[in-house]
Amino acid sequence: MTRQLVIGNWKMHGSIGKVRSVLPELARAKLGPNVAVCIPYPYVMLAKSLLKDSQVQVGAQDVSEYHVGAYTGAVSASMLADIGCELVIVGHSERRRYFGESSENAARKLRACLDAGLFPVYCVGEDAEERASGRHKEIIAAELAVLRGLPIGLYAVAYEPSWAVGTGVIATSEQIAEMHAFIKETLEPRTRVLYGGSVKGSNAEEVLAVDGVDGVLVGGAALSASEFLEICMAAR
Ligand SMILES: O=C[C@H](O)COP(=O)(O)O
Repeated sequence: MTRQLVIGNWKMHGSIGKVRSVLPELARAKLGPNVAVCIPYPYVMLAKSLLKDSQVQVGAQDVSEYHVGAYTGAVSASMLADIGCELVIVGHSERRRYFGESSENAARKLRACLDAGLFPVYCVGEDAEERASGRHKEIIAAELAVLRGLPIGLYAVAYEPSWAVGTGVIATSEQIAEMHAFIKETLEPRTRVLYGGSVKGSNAEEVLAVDGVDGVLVGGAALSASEFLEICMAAR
């Protein structure tokens, strides 16, 4: 049984046509429950129905930190659970960069997910300047600090250096191994840590073979059924 997680993050891409073309291919591939697709909110229910005979899980890319109330435009964790979502990405570097989200916001979102029975994937990662100045571990430690006291096993962490996100420049195996070990030492050795940043069909096997890699968070390559399937097949 495959243990490594493969999670696709469609970001703000797609359409009804795209969902209808990619997801049935995933359903036909008989993938296990270790595979998930996080697609834009409007397509979640369609995705659930297209994947109903498969074990592939459906997730969202963000959630409100509030439970209920007058928060125009926000979507609560219980709403996501209600429509069949199983997991949610929180604290993605794009949410931090473009929407000003802090680790504290992300931690509140993570708790809202746990309250609703959803599996949160909490993203951390340094930028190019932080890596160049040797501060990457300090940055990650600060991002992880907000997770203190949360029950291990109910969430995963994704290590996504932002200089590798959407750039085609993947972190080296040494960098990935070092940072995954650091995250597990900082939290708990049993924490599931995924790598994200320019994972493709052609490099998935190498990334998934790195020590301490419990799965991958895939952006661009998740939009192609054949490429995403290639990554799923590389999971151990
Ligand atoms: O959530 C996914 C990551 O941001 C990675 O994106 P990418 O695979 O397009 O580099």
